[in-house]
Amino acid sequence: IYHGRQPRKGVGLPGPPGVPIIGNVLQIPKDRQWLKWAEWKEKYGDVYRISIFGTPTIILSSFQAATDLLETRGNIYSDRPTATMAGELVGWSRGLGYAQASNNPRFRELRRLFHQLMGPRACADDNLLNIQERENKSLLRKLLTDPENFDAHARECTSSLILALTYGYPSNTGDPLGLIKITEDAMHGFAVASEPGKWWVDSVPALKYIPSWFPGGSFQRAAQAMRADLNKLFEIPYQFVKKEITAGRPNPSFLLDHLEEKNGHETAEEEELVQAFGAALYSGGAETTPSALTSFILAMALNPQIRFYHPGLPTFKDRDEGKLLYVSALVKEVWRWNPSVPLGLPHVASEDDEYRGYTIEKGSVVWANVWAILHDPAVFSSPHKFQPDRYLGAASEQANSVVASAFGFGRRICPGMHIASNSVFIAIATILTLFRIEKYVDGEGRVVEPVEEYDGFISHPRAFKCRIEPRFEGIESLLTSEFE
Ligand code: HEM
Repeated sequence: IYHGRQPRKGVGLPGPPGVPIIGNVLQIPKDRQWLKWAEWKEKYGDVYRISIFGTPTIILSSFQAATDLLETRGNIYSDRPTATMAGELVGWSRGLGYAQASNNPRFRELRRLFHQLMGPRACADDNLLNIQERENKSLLRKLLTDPENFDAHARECTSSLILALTYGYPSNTGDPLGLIKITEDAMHGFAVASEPGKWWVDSVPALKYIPSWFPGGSFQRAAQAMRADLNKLFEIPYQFVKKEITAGRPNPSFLLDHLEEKNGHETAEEEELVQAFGAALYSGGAETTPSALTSFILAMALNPQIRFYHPGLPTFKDRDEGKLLYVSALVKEVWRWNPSVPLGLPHVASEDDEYRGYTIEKGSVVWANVWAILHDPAVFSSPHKFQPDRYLGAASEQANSVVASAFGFGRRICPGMHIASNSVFIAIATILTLFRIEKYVDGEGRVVEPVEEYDGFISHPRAFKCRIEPRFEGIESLLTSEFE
C-alpha cells in the first residue's frame, strides 16, 4: 500500500508533478479519468495528490483508504465542492447531490425524505415491491415487442418508476403530460452541466458574473436553458398531484402522503423542498439504473455461458425466501464490472486532517476511485472478467463487502442504493428467465462482437447490438395475465 515509502509526518502526499497554475489538468483525459487515475495508483500509491487549478485533489484508490477517510472520519469529509455551473447557475444545488452537509438542515431533511421513501425499510415494503414488479413487467413487455431498443426501455422504465412512486403518475396511460420528456430534458442538462472540465466557470467561479451577451458568456445562455428545464421538473409533476387531489382521484404516492400530512398548511419553503426532493430523485436515479441494466445486457451478450433457470416468473418473495442467490451475485457483479459512477462523487475536507503521516489540507477535494477499488486484483481476481461466483462460497466475504463501494461512502453514500438494487435484481431475474441474450448476427449471418466501450461520467456502455429473444412461446400472455 505504501509502495515502500515510509510516511513522514506533516508532509504533502506524493503525486504526479504538474505545471504552475493549472496543476495536472492537462494530464487528465476528458473521458474515463478513472483509468488514468488507476495508472497513477501504481506509481504513487493508493492515496496520492494531484492539483486542479490550484485545488489540492486527493485520489483514494483502495477500499481501506476510502473507508478510513470517508466513513470513519465521515464528519470531516461529507461536504461537496461548490459546483458553479450545475449547482449554482443551473440550480441543482437545491437538490441533494450538490448540497453541503455541514450545518445544513436542508441536507438532513432531504436525506430524511430519501430514507422515508426508499430507505431499507421502505424498500422491503410490499406496496413498493409490488410497484417495482409492475414497472418491471412493463420493461419485459417492451423487450418482447421491441428488443432492439433495450437501452431506451431501461431509461423509460426507470423514469416511470420514479414518477409512479413519487407522484402516483400512471405509466400505462401513455404519459399524457409528457413528464418523461420533461425529466429527460432536465436530466440531460444535469449531465451536461456536471461534466468535469467542460465549464471554465467551475474552475474560475468569478466568471459567473459575466453576462450572457458578453463574449465568452454563452455558458450563461446554456445555464438559463437548463435552469428552465429544471424548473419544469420542479413544478409540473407537483401541480399534477395537486390537481388530482382537487379532482378527487389521486393515486397513492409519496407526494400525496406528504400533502395529506400537511393538510393544506404547507409553507412556500416546504413546497420548494419537496419539489427539490423530486428532482433529486432523478438526478441520482435517471442515469445510473439504466446504465447498470445496459451493462448487464452487455455482460450477457459477452458471456453466453451464464444461464439461469427458475420455474415461473421470479418475484421478490422468491428472493426473500433465499431462492435466487445466483441472481444476487449477478447483480453485485454488474455493480463491480462497470460501476455506474466510477469516481463516485467528490467529497471535500472541511478541516485539516492527517492520514498516514501526510497532511490533507482543509478544502482539499477527495475522490474515491470506485472503479479502481472494484478492479483491485488483490480483492477481485481477474478483475476484468465478469464472474458472479466470486460472491458465492466460503472465500467471498471480502468481495461481498468491497462491492458496496459502487454506492460510495460515509454520510454521502447513495440514498437510492436499496431501490436501485431492487430494480436491477428483479430485471435481471426476470429477463434471464424469459429471454436469451446473444450476440447480434448481421444479414449475412456473421456474428457481430459487441464492443466493450463506455461513455460518460455516469459510465454507460456505448450503443451496441445484441439479440434478445424469448426463451419459449406464450411469454406475452404470461406477462399480460400476470400484469392484469
Ligand atoms: C446503479 C445504481 C446506482 C449507483 C451505482 C449509484 C451510485 C452512487 C454514488 C457512487 C454516489 C456518491 C456517493 C458518495 O458521495 O460517496 C451516489 C449518490 C447519490 N445517489 Fe446514487 N446510485 C445509484 C442509483 C441511485 C438511485 C436509483 C437514486 C435515486 C432514486 C440515487 C440517488 C442518489 C443521490 C441523491 C445521491 C447524492 C447523495 C448525497 O450527496 O448525499 N442513486 N450514488
